[in-house]
Amino acid sequence: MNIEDATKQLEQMRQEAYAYTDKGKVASYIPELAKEDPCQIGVSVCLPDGTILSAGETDKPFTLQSISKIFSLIVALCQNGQSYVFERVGKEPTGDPFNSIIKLETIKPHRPLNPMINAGAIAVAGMIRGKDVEERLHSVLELLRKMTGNPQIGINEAVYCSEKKTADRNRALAWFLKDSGVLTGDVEETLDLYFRHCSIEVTAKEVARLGMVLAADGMDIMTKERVFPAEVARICKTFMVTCGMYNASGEFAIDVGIPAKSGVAGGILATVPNKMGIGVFGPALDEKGNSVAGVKLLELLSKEWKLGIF
Ligand SMILES: NC(=O)CC[C@H](N)C(=O)O
Repeated sequence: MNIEDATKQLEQMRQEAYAYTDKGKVASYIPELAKEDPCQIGVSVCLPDGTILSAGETDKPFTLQSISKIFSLIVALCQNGQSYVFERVGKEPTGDPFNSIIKLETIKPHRPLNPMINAGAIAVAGMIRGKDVEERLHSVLELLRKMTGNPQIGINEAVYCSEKKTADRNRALAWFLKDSGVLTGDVEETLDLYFRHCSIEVTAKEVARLGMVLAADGMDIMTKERVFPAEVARICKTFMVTCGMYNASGEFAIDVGIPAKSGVAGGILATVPNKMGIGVFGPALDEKGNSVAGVKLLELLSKEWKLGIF
């Protein structure tokens, strides 16, 4: 691929997607996120040799939110193994909004259906080991620092505090999980870890690099060292296809066809196996909580560059 031409194409697609930024709204249930300017859209592509192509707002920090669920899952799988993790959280999409409680209560055993919904990610946070929240968070931060090559990756305190103050629904999910025996430790501590990993701050460029490490099955693209087992990467990419875009995952699989995970701050991490990682930032969300211009941009990119995996 010629880098200059590819960057021009990215810019054209970004402009086309920009028209969609006024079709969505920024998340407001976490008050701090409501301050974001909805008219932003940026995209970065990271290639196997580490080259990054970008268009638009790709140096603007934003919080990972639900994208962090992939990385907490990686840590939990590496620390506990598959059978421990999947005894406590399932592998099925829900078809419900990410913060829904309904299936957790109505389906027995009361185990979250997958690790990409809030209930499942809170259960996964409960599996991350360490002597205190700091040490448990450190495992997630270390993984992200290694994958991005940025030792400064940290959390956005304002977003973290804002979510912690207002997270009644997540608290309800967590206490339900405690009641049903899925969470066993200190519930408030596990919630605290969950809020903190959701508040980890990154840029679209860094998200593209995270996507490239997943595309390379867990190999660090620059050092060629293995960061996590290929089997763990395979599990994450499969969850991204079936559950990564919440209850729009089926539609996204047909229209875009790339494993992806979105977050309510407007980020999307996409990973094209063996080819590239893609990071998108566009804070205006559709009614399901996905970046409206971001999804459009990925659709254009997938068609233009023939990136769909199916
Ligand atoms: N979909 C999301 O990005 C949700 C993450 C957010 N921290 C929450 O728990 O509500």
